[in-house]
Amino acid sequence: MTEQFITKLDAALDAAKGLSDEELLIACDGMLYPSTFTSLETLQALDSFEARSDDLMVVGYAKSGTNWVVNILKGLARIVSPLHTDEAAEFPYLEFGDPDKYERMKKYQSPRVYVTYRYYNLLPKSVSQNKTKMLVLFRNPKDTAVSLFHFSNNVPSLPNYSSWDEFFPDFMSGKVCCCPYFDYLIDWNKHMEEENVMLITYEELKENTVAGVKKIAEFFGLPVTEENIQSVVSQNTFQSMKKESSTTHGAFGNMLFRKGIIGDWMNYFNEAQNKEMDAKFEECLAGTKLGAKLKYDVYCKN
Ligand SMILES: Nc1ncnc2c1ncn2[C@@H]1O[C@H](COP(=O)(O)OS(=O)(=O)O)[C@@H](OP(=O)(O)O)[C@H]1O
Repeated sequence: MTEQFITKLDAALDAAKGLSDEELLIACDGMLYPSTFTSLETLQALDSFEARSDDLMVVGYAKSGTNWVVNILKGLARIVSPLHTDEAAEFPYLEFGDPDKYERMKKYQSPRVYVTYRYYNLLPKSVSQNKTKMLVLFRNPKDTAVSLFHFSNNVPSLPNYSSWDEFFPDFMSGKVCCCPYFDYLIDWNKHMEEENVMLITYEELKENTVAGVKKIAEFFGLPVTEENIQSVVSQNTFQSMKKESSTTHGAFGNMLFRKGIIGDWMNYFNEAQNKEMDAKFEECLAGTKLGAKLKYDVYCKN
């Protein structure tokens, strides 16, 4: 299963060779997707995806730590359902893969684990119909931007930048995969109070992973013990995921597991960039519940 997943990853990276920046990205419903990982047919077929009430669904902006949280959830899923077949051959991102994947997913045993980068209004209708629970994961904008900058330069399926200074304006104006960071957070901020939505931040999880995973397990109603949580946490530290990454992700592993820390932005942002990002945060999220949860003053100020 994992071999099939790695084959798919390798094929998507390989297919990017020789493509122009324009060819690398597909625009669909105000979002940008890597063309070698998905297609317009897949994105259309996604509307028909049948979400279940017991799915473990993650929503997150790119580079928020979605692979980390998906792996944690897969660990928890295997504990509550030992026969869990694990959708290991599929891309965990709902948006990526071939159009037939949603048919295949109908056969996967509950609880299924997947992640989406989509705006709320672009989710398949079945999500609200079946009251699927959504774990929304965000990371502070400065570290998210730095992570995305490196990822864009390391992954052949995304446009390349000659420098951080060239990337920064594109991040601020939202010309990056998958959509403008601030528009995405403003959109999800409107849904934070819904009972099937729980927010967790990368920083919260990093500072106290055991407490974070406990909250996650409670939110999804997973009957796991303290010991179970402890073992899932220790199997999914950055160091262990990075060490295992060639087995779990092949060549892609090195591109995905970079530093896994809070505050790397301080090595990149100059004074003007800090001012610009601080002002944008103030304009878009200051005074909101989501803004407060991000603890911008703690994680994004010197
Ligand atoms: N276990 C664990 N602990 C802490 N941090 C981790 C972990 N796993 C992945 N990461 C870091 O998360 C960043 C990648 O985020 P995503 O998985 O959302 O990337 S992607 O959007 O799916 O490409 C990327 O962040 P940066 O290191 O800052 O680039 C990864 O290193």
